[in-house]
Amino acid sequence: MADAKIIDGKAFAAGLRARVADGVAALKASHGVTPGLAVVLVGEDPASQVYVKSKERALVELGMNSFDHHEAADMAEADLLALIDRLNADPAVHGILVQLPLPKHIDTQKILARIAPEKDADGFHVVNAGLLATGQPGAIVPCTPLGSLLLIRDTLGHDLKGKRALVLGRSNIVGKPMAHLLLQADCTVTLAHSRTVDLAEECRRADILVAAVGRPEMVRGDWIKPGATVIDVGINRVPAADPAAGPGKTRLVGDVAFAEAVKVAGAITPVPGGVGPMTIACLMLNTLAAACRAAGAPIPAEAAL
Ligand SMILES: Nc1nc(=O)c2c([nH]1)NC[C@@H]1CN(c3ccc(C(=O)N[C@@H](CCC(=O)O)C(=O)O)cc3)C=[N+]21
Repeated sequence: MADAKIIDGKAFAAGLRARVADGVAALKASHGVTPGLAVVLVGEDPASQVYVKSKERALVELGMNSFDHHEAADMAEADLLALIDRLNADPAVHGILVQLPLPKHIDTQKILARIAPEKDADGFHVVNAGLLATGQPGAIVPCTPLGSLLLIRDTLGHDLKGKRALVLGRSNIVGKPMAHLLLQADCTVTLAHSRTVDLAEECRRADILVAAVGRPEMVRGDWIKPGATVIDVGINRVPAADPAAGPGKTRLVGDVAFAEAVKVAGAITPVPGGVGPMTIACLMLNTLAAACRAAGAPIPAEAAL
């Protein structure tokens, strides 16, 4: 069988960002509103700093306002809550993102609960999770599952009715919302995890396999149903395989053993260049949608599921 089609998340994300930029310009022209996202980073984690920078760059490129709040690692929880209250009350701020993970002395659920649900650009607030889980309109959908669904639809078309979907990983930020989105799309959904009995056998039944466990190359080629669509959400930094790269060098791999899986799957996302760029593009989309909602303008179709 021919190798799988490589799903180019980077290219799809570039197209989506261009559509968001058009939406931003249209909202400015029609309502005089510039969408704004506040990005809150607590501490100095190097990976978080890289992610936050790429979000801020994307905002500016798309004509949106970026409100950057970089706080000390030992910031008091009460001060972070007070900052969120100020951002909730600021009409120029349409979306608020608190970069995770937070330092250990801060209660993440308490912080997420403080964000006004209509400004929750990440879709992590329990109100948005609940709207999605109950299939109600108006939910802000978490960026990574939303981006994954857009790639699945681009590959298989809009009608996913009756397909067997397996989501590997049950986190609140990826696995659970992904399962709800696929259920909403009339798939038969299995939500598998570290305690699932015979994971390989469960995976082999899946027409759509979404891997989001954070274990490098855990899903092997022989776990995949021939022709399946494989969405690899994992971003794992591992030591470089090539000794010529030198000591301390790393590379990114997904949760799927790509070289094996590409021989079996029908379509597969690479890492990097797959789901990662979609996450940031969907954050831009969610911010635009929040600004549209606040202004009483129509919501972009891709964000209104
Ligand atoms: N409140 C919050 N919201 C988030 O959305 C959030 C977060 N916290 N904490 C950290 C994770 C991680 N995350 C990524 C986004 C883009 C790429 C991305 O674009 N990755 C590139 C490669 C990047 C590289 O080369 O290192 C790719 O896959 O092609 C990766 C990871 C968002 N996160």
